[in-house]
Amino acid sequence: MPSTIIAPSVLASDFGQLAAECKRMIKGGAHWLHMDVMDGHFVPNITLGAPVLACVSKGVPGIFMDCHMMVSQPEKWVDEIADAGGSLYSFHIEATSDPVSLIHSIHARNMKAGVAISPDTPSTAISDEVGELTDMLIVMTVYPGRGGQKFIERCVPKVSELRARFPDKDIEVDGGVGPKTIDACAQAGSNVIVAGTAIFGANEPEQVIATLRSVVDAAQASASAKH
Ligand SMILES: O=C(CO)[C@@H](O)[C@H](O)COP(=O)(O)O
Repeated sequence: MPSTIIAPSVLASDFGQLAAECKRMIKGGAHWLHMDVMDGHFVPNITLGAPVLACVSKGVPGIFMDCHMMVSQPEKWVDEIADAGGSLYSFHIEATSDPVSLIHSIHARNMKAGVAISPDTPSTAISDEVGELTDMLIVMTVYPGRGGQKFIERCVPKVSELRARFPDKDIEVDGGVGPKTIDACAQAGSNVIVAGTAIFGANEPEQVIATLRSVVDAAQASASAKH
């Protein structure tokens, strides 16, 4: 007879470690957590989904989860992510034919809405109407799909273009951002900084967070002094 095998379902566990990591980042000065949701279709990887987000939200009450939906059908997951405690739901402009309705449905679930563009998508793919309706614009500075890639410098002008069109919106940069690349992002006008490898791979994540924050604060102060 085959031997007994007990297989605890990790998906049903409380993901204590992940919640502990998130807590550490918040304690270390991070403002919110960027959760990369990948579906193995819009991008080649599969990462986490609503059940994991629900565990984080339960483990870190009050956490602001910035959910970056790298998925082919962003319309499909709005309710699940909202129920899991998502605070901001960002979709890719390349993945939807009706961004305006999608933004309304995200707002109807009391989440903020973000719209992302991949490296080969021009900033003009975000229309004035979409940009005004959303709460955040995301310029991907790597091809979506995995962490640890090299920052793509040629994406930076898109940050400046969007900042000129939408002076009051949050503009996030995502991919390959760290102490060596933050200056270009901050000067171009991004104020929301996603950093994976640079923070999680550091011996002292708190110091990296502080460095990124001070560079962006200084660029923001200098931009407001000019206006
Ligand atoms: O969404 C993505 C990549 O698809 C990013 O959020 C990266 O995962 C950020 O990681 P680093 O590039 O900072 O390592």
